[in-house]
Amino acid sequence: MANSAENISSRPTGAPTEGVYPSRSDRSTRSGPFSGTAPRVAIAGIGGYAGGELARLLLHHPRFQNSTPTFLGRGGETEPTSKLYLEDLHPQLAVAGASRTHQILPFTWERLVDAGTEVLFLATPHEQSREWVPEAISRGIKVIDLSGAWRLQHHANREVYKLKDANAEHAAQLQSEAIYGCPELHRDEIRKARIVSNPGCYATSILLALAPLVQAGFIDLDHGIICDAKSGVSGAGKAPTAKTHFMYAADNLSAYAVFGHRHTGELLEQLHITSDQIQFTPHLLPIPRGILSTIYVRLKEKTEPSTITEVLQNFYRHSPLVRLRATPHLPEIQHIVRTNFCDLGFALAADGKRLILVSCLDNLLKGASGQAVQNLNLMCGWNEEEGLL
Ligand SMILES: NC(=O)C1=CN([C@@H]2O[C@H](COP(=O)(O)OP(=O)(O)OC[C@H]3O[C@@H](n4cnc5c(N)ncnc54)[C@H](OP(=O)(O)O)[C@@H]3O)[C@@H](O)[C@H]2O)C=CC1
Ligand SMILES: CC(=O)N[C@@H](CCC(=O)OP(=O)(O)O)C(=O)O
Repeated sequence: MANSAENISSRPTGAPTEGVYPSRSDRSTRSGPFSGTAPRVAIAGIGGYAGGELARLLLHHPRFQNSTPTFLGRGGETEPTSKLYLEDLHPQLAVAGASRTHQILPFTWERLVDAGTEVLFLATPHEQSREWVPEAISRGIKVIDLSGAWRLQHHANREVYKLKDANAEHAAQLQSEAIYGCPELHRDEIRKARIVSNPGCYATSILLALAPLVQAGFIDLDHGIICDAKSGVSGAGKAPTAKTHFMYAADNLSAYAVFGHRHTGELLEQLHITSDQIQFTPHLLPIPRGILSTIYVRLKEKTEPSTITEVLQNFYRHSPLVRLRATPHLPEIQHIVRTNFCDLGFALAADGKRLILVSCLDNLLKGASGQAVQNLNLMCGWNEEEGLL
């Protein structure tokens, strides 16, 4: 059984040391959305779980029917001796009767520039994303980064990633303009952004449940919020570890990174709360994909269930990818797997104060690639749900 601060994947973990971060409404960038036609896009990290889902979503996206993305593997100046195709890495994307057409190319900046790339998806490890974002921006390429490298504005929260910047001053400036890519929270800023930093999968599920009620001032923060979250194994990425080995994960349920998961920093910064006001414990579920977060809060005032429903409905009235389950129904993983939705539900105790929120999403879709395409849609001035329903 995993316990305190143990990690499941090979990615870094760790608790944030600082809490409150000021409102970021004054930090949007100057550039505007793309006009009309689809931009030229590229995906780096195409061989991974998130990269594969990005490819699938964009190949089926109505705006990209005449504009295939550039699919990029690891860097390399020399051409590989044999050609590698998307279908070789992701056989589920093969088309019946069609030849292998989508070649995977080694990542080079020259290749990206020659292809006229306007938006680059990075489905790469944190360290690689941290290094590549400044280079992309300097070449006029906007970025949607799926890693954790650019999500955290507070240096103390970001330390867990142990990121190194070649030019710290430039990185700090880019960091300050990076927009946290949760459309339901930052829709207008995302539309204008050059750097969109896609949220963590657990963080997405928890933030979407809590943000409406925290922002409305309903939650007794001094009483503390408890987030008990469970994820399928694909959250750890494709590289196997001892904890994601079938013989460890199957028929098992284990807590990990207790008091030490790096997504806590995203919760603190996005909810504008302090580390003593929230406890988040992730668990590894013996299923391939999906997250269920059960969130325990105490309300400041005795409240009717209809009021909670009203707050959530009002907050998400323009959010086509958030579905509210009508009480007494609660979200379940089987209803969101392989969809781009986040499902939310709640139960309120008879005392009108003890509230339990349940949030479910697919970690690879609304928790990663689906949310990334939702962000692209916003940057292009399209409906955010295009290609995602
Ligand atoms: N899995 C999930 O649920 C979520 C993942 N994320 C984030 O999305 C990103 C991708 O995650 P995921 O797809 O799960 O990860 P995977 O481990 O499945 O895939 C990572 C991809 O990055 C490539 N890669 C590794 N190192 C380098 C490098 N130095 N340069 C270029 N490419 C490299 C790998 O190449 P190769 O194929 O050659 O090994 C692989 O294709 C990560 O940053 C992760 O933190 C975010 C939210 C949820
Ligand atoms: C089950 C599992 O291991 N999940 C991952 C989180 C996946 C995610 O959101 O990824 P990033 O924040 O790394 O982008 C973890 O806990 O490290």
